[in-house]
Formats: sequence, C-alpha cells, structure tokens
Amino acid sequence: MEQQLASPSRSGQATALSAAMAAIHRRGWCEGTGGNFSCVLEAAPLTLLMAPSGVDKGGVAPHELIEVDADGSVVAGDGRASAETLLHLAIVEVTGAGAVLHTHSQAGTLLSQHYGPSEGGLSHLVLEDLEMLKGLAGISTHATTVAVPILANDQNLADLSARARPHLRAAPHGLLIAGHGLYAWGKDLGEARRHLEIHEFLLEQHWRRLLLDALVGRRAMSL
Ligand SMILES: CSC[C@@H](O)[C@@H](O)C(=O)COP(=O)(O)O
Ligand SMILES: [Zn+2]
Repeated sequence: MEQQLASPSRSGQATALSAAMAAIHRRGWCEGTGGNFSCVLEAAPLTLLMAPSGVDKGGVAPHELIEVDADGSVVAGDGRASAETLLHLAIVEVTGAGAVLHTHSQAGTLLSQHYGPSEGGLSHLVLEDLEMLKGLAGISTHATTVAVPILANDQNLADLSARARPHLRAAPHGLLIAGHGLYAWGKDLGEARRHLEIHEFLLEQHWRRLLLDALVGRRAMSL
C-alpha cells in the first residue's frame, strides 16, 4: 500500500520558520525590522504563516507568527500583516512556492540599485559560469546563464505585485527589488532557504568581483 507522507504540523512549521528567521537575521540579512518570511500552511483556502509586520524578524517566537488569508488579511494571531504580504501571495500563486523569504542584505540592496531599471521598468542581474548556480533547482552545470529580474521599488504593493507577476515563472527562484532587497522562494521552507543562501552568495560574489575588477583596472592604469 502506498504510504502517504504526513505534511508538517502547524507547530512544526512555526518552529521551522521561526528558526529560519533567526538564522537569516544572524547572517545580517534582515536588520532593523527589514525582511519578511512566510510559508504555506494550507493550500485551499490559501493560508500563509508569516512574521508580523514591523518587528525584529530575528526574535519572533513560533507562537508569535500570524496567519494571513489570500486577501492579505490576518485570520489568526496578534499583529498586522507584513507591508509586503501581496508580493508573498503573488509568488505563491504564480510559482506554487511553499515558502517565500525576503531579505535586505547589503549586497542585494547595493546590486539591485546599481543594476536597477528606470522608473516602473525591468532590468536583470546576469550571473554565469559559477558552480554555486547548481544550488538552484533545475540547474545541473556551472556553464549556464541566469538572469535575476530587477523591478523598480514601489510602496504600492498591489502595483508592485502586478508588475512582478509576469516575470515570476521564468525567474530563477529569486527576484530583486531595486534599492530594496531580494525575494527567494522554493517548494518548501528547506528549498526556499537553500535558494536564499545561493542567491545571497551569488550577490556577494558579484559585488566582490566588481570591486576586484575595479582595483585591477586602477592598478593597470597606474602602471
Ligand atoms: C526597515 S522597514 C522595511 C519594510 O518597509 C519592508 O520593506 C520590510 O521588508 C519589512 O516590512 P514588514 O511590514 O515588517 O514585513
Ligand atoms: Zn522589504
């Protein structure tokens, strides 16, 4: 007889999400209430387990997580829904993701602004020939090119999410918002964490390479 795999309990998911947020905070990727984090608790009706808005995401206990419905309204727990709930919902709806992690790292903020689009537009950060690309689901060789979409930032999350939707399916499990940060997602929390770590590594590596290229260029010019 085929054995059904038990889906993780609510308390198991809450413990795992709280621990992931604390670990991401320790990396310095969500300082000063920045960042937000969710996982799908129920697919129908869609219910997300999320960090509440405006709090230090490194210190949210499992019982302090809130539940949010498909309209972005809080249906359980204390606190307001994240300012960016609509983008989490768009990513889950379009890609089928089971977890969405949003960070404000230095590298993500810097590079998304450096390569960011003109107002309301779209640009890309191109990454290629790196072994760490294989950490993204669907990639099996370093000899590949990945284009991470960069959207202009917007405080109107309905507009921002609508602009993001057409680019989510082709995105490499990650998306940048200019001058703001990174969204990474995966089929479950474990995969979303791996994709986040891979993207953060690639952003950090790209930034260091730009710096190295500039230093080598300056040295060559002075010889
Ligand atoms: C430091 S404020 C950052 C916020 O505006 C937002 O970008 C963010 O990531 C966190 O918002 P939140 O509403 O706490 O989930
Ligand atoms: Zn943010």
